[in-house]
Amino acid sequence: MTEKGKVRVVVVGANGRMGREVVRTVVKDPGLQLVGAVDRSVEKEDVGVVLGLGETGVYFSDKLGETLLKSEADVIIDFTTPNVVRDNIYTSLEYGVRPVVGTTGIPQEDLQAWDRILQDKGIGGLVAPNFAIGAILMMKFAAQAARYLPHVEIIEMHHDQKLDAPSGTAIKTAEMIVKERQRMVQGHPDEEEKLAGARGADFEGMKIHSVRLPGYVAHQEVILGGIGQTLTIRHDSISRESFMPGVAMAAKKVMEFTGLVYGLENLID
Ligand SMILES: NC(=O)C1=CN([C@@H]2O[C@H](COP(=O)(O)OP(=O)(O)OC[C@H]3O[C@@H](n4cnc5c(N)ncnc54)[C@H](OP(=O)(O)O)[C@@H]3O)[C@@H](O)[C@H]2O)C=CC1
Ligand SMILES: O=C(O)C1=N[C@H](C(=O)O)C[C@H](O)C1
Repeated sequence: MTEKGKVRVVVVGANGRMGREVVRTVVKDPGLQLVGAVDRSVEKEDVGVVLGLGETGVYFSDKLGETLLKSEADVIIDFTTPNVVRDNIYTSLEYGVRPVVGTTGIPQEDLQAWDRILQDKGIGGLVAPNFAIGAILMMKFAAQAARYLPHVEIIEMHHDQKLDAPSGTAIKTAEMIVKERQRMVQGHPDEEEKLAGARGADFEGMKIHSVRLPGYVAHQEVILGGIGQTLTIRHDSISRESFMPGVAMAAKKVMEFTGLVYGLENLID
């Protein structure tokens, strides 16, 4: 049943680490209504019962298109995997449903293609590599600092079940820094890796290092260097709740604009 004034949400990847947290958030938020939950490994069970929230009347399905058709959703919130997110977004676009995407590892060409489709359809969409406000601030501060301290090493640390490396946040951080700092070569021009990968991944001269350990959630340090000094900017997500205010805000704000927004910072004053 439609609840007046609420944004109707289908969560995709609803049984994953993030998806479960998102379902809890949507169920609790007075401005949102959970109308569908899609995951490939669970079917026909009440989402609320599986998550210990009590009956919701919303059942897991493994069929996104069917769920969108039945539920008359306004928005999908996708936290799946880099290899399936593209199909999910095209399905949501086909049904005229706004995508809010946290899944990482999406190439720039896809973002551009989705923007064109969203513009044509006159609806909004959001892709945000990180929904935690502290991480957004870390990225913004790092970009600002790189104007003055242009040598940059990004170290991202995540749980060891993460599929993509480097993290979406590290890539977005590097993209934001590139817009601010002058192009430059870091380190000694003749430096040589004695073990492949020792200097990390290269992003326009910046280095990105990925650490994977079982105790981590999501953490990142940006170390900026200038003559005789370094500045370290660090953010820690110590639980997945850190992402939820950003996700809930995005699911509401996406109803208000047209085209694709890339990065939560663009929805925050
Ligand atoms: N933007 C942000 O702020 C954040 C982004 N992330 C990103 O979100 C993504 C998900 O992370 P996380 O929750 O830890 O990962 P999980 O592996 O825990 O969750 C992904 C879920 O998607 C399911 N899934 C796989 N294929 C499909 C499909 N075709 N249709 C529907 N569901 C499917 C998986 O099922 P199965 O287990 O059976 O494979 C799993 O339940 C990652 O890309 C991660 O980097 C994570 C945290 C914050
Ligand atoms: O996989 C994760 O956990 C996370 N993924 C995102 C990323 O790749 O940046 C966001 C956050 O770091 C958690």
